[in-house]
Amino acid sequence: MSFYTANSLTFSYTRINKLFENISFAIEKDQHVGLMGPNGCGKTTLIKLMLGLLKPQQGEIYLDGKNINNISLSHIGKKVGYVFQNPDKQLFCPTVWEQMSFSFIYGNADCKDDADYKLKHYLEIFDLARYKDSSPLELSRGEKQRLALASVLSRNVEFVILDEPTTGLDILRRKQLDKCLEALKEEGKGYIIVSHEDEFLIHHVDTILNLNPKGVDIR
Ligand SMILES: Nc1ncnc2c1ncn2[C@@H]1O[C@H](COP(=O)(O)OP(=O)(O)OP(=O)(O)O)[C@@H](O)[C@H]1O
Repeated sequence: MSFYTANSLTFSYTRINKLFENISFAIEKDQHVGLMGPNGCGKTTLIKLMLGLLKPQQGEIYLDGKNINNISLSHIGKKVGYVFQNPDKQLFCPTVWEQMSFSFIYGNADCKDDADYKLKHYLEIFDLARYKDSSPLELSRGEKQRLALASVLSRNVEFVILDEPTTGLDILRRKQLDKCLEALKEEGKGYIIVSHEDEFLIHHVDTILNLNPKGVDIR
């Protein structure tokens, strides 16, 4: 079975309109997927279903062979790292360093020895080392985005989901993100990137999952 398998998913927020109906797809652990589609078609919603944060009205999602309904959120979070479209939703610690440490130790309970080195390394990559003792709330939009990326990428997850990761990044920081995605590829890790940016996706993905009102195309 694939790393992610979705069978005949149907989801709606209201009784009247179905956001998507009967969609099925499979994603391998080392696959690099771009999730595209018009505004409001349900890309973020699909990601939330894949993280177990929402439940479909019909259909099932399997993660690494297990029905996601039967796996705890913390177990899913240890396997799959994700960065939300709005990084405010995942930054809650008093300082940047504690935010990084929390994610790292939570996700890598058995390799705490690495922590200092890895956290400093990722703070430097994303040019955040000088904010180590600042509150994440004081950071700019782009800095928050970089902190959310740094904390997910420093963890030893098996698969990564990034929802609009280029938002708020300037050219230099985009290049750093490019390098991190290349590094994930070299480590044999797969990812899904939700994005409207064709150019960015062309460089980083091998499969496009195009969500639209009629269903999903995979190419
Ligand atoms: N909690 C919610 N309750 C009701 N409707 C919601 C909720 N969250 C999202 N929606 C609606 O569901 C639809 C899909 O939203 P979603 O954020 O998944 O789309 P998207 O494809 O990611 O959009 P975008 O490209 O603009 O980021 C939208 O019409 C949105 O308004």
